[in-house]
Amino acid sequence: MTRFQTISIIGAGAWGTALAAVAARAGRGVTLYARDPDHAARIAAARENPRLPGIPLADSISITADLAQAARAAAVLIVVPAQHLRGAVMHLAPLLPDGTPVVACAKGIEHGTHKFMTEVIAEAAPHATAAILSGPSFADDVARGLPTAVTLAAQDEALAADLVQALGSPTFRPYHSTDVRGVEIGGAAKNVLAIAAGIVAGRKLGASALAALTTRGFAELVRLGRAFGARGETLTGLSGLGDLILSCAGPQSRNFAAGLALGRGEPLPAGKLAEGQYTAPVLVELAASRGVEMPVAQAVAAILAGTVTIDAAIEALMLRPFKAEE
Ligand SMILES: NC(=O)C1=CN([C@@H]2O[C@H](COP(=O)(O)OP(=O)(O)OC[C@H]3O[C@@H](n4cnc5c(N)ncnc54)[C@H](O)[C@@H]3O)[C@@H](O)[C@H]2O)C=CC1
Ligand SMILES: O=C(CO)COP(=O)(O)O
Repeated sequence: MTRFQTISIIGAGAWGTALAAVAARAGRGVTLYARDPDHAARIAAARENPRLPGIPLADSISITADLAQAARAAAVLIVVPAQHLRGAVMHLAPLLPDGTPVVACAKGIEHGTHKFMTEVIAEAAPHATAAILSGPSFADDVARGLPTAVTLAAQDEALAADLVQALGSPTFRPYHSTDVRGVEIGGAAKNVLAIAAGIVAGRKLGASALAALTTRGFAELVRLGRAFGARGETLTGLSGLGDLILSCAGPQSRNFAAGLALGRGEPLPAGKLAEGQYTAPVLVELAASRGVEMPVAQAVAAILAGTVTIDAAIEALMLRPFKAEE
């Protein structure tokens, strides 16, 4: 029996709504918070979020635009884009009872500060307890109840295990971990690498190039993880390799779809959040600050910034000096 019988979700986008369905399936009392009262009213009336069309919301999920009501849960999941995390947590912090677990579900690194998601939570809500949930999980798959497995990490293993009990069900299988940084690095980096994979597909470079790019991208993710003390089993686990495989597999990933458009010379898909776009420059800065080589991520950042053409970036990657595989 979990301590966390009630769960609130802050952020009523695609992933927040899918996680509300997860918590409801696990038998929890669920509150889904939408910042915009009109959006909240529309979801409540239709029992469906336009971000996840065709998926009815369970009756047990209450929708609110009242943050104080959302703060009255035993545990809170924060599901807003990475660059909005600090603002969302700052509003929530004064309303939260001390020690409330606040689980980051975004994948990214904060611009300017280079902080990971749980570090932002720890700064913006010092009386809360930060955790992270990440892994291969498309909102649409999860909301439909298709089988999914993710990693849920907190510094306190008992807390991570209890949060797993609160959210797990026969269709959603979280594994607990204490390697918070390893989980955060995997989720942030894979989005940038998925853009690169999409570019390779958009340029029609072939299946061999896609496999090479994904593998060498993973080598970068591992190098960065090691520099931050991440565990090998986290980097090769669900939140690292697992999520990279999912996001590099095709256009169901918004990051892959963004890369696909870039590779084809088309405009980026409108209204679809591709976090890798925002993570790329900060990931590259962070890697440079630790002396970690991430040539694929660097190429993505340069392409997005418009400082290099796609063809020049591909040529530069292929013309790097030959080296040992590591
Ligand atoms: N969609 C997916 O399949 C998955 C997404 N994620 C991650 O979850 C995060 C959110 O992604 P999505 O839900 O897909 O994006 P989305 O664009 O569908 O929704 C984001 C929501 O956050 C809300 N929001 C923004 N700032 C807010 C604030 N200060 N307070 C309250 N709400 C705020 C927006 O109004 C919007 O409803 C991203 O970091 C993404 O990488 C992770 C796993 C799966
Ligand atoms: O993080 C995700 C799957 O685990 C969602 O990927 P996209 O944001 O690329 O769609």
